[in-house]
Amino acid sequence: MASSQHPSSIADREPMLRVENLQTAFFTDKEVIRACDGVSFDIKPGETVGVVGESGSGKSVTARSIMGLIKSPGRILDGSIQFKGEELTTKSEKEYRQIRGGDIAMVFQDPLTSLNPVYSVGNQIKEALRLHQGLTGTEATKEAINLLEAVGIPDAGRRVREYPHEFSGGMRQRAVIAMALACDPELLICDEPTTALDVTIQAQILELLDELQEERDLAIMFITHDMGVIAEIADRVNVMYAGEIVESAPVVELFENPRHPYTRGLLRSIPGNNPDADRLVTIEGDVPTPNEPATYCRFAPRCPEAFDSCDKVHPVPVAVNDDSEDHAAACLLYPEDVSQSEAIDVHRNAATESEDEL
Ligand SMILES: Nc1ncnc2c1ncn2[C@@H]1O[C@H](COP(=O)(O)OP(=O)(O)OP(=O)(O)O)[C@@H](O)[C@H]1O
Ligand code: NI
Repeated sequence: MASSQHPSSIADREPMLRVENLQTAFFTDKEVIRACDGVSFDIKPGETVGVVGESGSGKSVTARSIMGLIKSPGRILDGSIQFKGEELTTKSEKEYRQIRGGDIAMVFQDPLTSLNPVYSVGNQIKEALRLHQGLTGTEATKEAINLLEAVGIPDAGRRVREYPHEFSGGMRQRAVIAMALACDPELLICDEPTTALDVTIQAQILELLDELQEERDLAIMFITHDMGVIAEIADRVNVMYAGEIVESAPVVELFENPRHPYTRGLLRSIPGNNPDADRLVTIEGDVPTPNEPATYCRFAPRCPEAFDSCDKVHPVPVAVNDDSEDHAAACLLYPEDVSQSEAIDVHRNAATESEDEL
């Protein structure tokens, strides 16, 4: 799925999903957790957008916000989510049910959360086919077998009658993907679908997604904390930290020229990427809970390059330099082709403008 394998035309397409300034918060007894704090990005048809970041950075909340799955004490406070030009944040639960599993489907880390143990795998796929494509009877059975074959389940004609517990972990996740495909979605959101699987099976599932994307022109949002998986699957990458996208770039550009100190840290922590280290290098410290408005850089306490202003000015995503429209970083070191004080002003002014809007 690396961009080199794709027709260059993806870049010229209109976005299918447009997320703008998404703010999703959880109101707990103790604090307000700003799990998504001003998240903006696009996904184009046929494109795979990887979302990467440590645990607690807001990846799943971003996905659940798009799927209309944020439940109390959580709420979308502000921002817009547009799918093919339609605003999703104002949809009712009933309207959202049509969208979920219709135009947009989601695959979770644990396949058992999507499978019902008391129905055969085939019956669950057939139910999705009935709901979303109006297929019933032998027609539905035939299509269910086709889908199981399409996701690489051998002996599909027999296995269609089996129950989830009769499938291995990898086969279950394939079955869940088949169920997602039964809805013929245009956007597939995958939240760490391979994390629980061993590496060989993981590689097979990634390859499967790649093939399905090519056949069906699927747009994919792929969440992982694994930079290796990102390298394998993404066309574009959003790096998240404490509720914000701190860097966004095409995958090759991100790996060759990471700009945000957090991204650099993540890349150094890939085994084998740091020949000097005799152990896995990780970034010292933890992701802070984003429980207050961002009036500073949330990464500053862990950042090897932090300076005075990082505690006082909130960095917003800016083009890293004049030549690169497609590569943004939310860090006071950018844009890199102006003086440091000018760069800081860019961020300070952007922050004041957004305050004026509120
Ligand atoms: N139901 C909830 N109630 C309270 N806080 C929540 C809830 N769901 C998520 N959060 C908080 O929102 C923040 C973002 O969580 P999220 O699950 O999106 O992280 P993530 O990037 O997906 O992490 P992981 O890699 O562990 O899956 C965290 O601080 C988390 O504690
Ligand atoms: Ni998550």
